[in-house]
Amino acid sequence: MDLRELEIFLTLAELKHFGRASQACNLSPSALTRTIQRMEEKLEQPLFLRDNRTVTLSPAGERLKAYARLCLNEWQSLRSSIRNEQAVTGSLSIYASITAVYSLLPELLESFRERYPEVQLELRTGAAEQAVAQVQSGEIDLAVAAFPDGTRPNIEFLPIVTIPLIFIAPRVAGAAEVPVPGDRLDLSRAPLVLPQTGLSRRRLDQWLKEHRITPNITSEVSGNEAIIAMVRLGCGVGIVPQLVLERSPFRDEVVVLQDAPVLKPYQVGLCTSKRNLQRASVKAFWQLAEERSMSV
Ligand SMILES: CC(=O)[C@](C)(O)C(=O)O
Repeated sequence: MDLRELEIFLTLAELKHFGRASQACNLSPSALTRTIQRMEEKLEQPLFLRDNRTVTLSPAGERLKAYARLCLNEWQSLRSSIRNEQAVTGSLSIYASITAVYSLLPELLESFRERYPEVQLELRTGAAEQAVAQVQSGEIDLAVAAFPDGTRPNIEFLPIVTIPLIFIAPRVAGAAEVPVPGDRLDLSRAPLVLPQTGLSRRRLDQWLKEHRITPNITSEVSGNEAIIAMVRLGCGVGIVPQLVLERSPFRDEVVVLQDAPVLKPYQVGLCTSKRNLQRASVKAFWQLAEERSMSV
């Protein structure tokens, strides 16, 4: 049965009047009758019970009516969503760490590209701790970021994954005081490789303050991937989100210190501004991410 037949049938089922239905469908009364007869032949059942004055639906007709409604609604929503997708154009700039580009974004970017081929994607990589600031300054449309503690007015977050923060040391002995695997981490002595700013830095600073510890910071870097590169060299102990270690080419050259302070994990997801969310390309990406997170 084609959609046009279903449409004609539904019109008659609703108007219950051959004359009015044929008018509504822009058909001659005989063409309407023929269409219904064709459908009845296919189902081998009468769809309508007719007497001289009235038309009523047969039991088979009632069932076909429900089916026709469902089909036509589905068709309409498919058609409008395909039309809307084609209408999304313009550009979309996304900021993410190298790790996020390798691990969190690939499938999302793939489906976005497939569904919205007209949108020009700009992908910029950089230090994860700069992500929220990039969005806040209007530099970038959307970013993969760790959710900051406290509220940020005008900023929207969509969580994707929770990632523990872990302390790492070089696998082979490094500078003096650098703990070796199995050591307890003493943050008042160990040389530290830390990000200059950002959430893990703030959380560690807070922890140190609460414990009245003055840390021995030997180097400050930008980007969690760089911390691993420095720790591997033997420069000190670093703190990184676990995912960054898992994806690092140096993961076998550093060790996770088990006997170490426990910091609140990262919640990582998408970040944009309320204003950006009104743009079609940003909204489309956001909705796609929402759909995916619901189906996980
Ligand atoms: C915040 C974020 O994107 C990561 C994956 O945790 C990171 O790169 O640090």
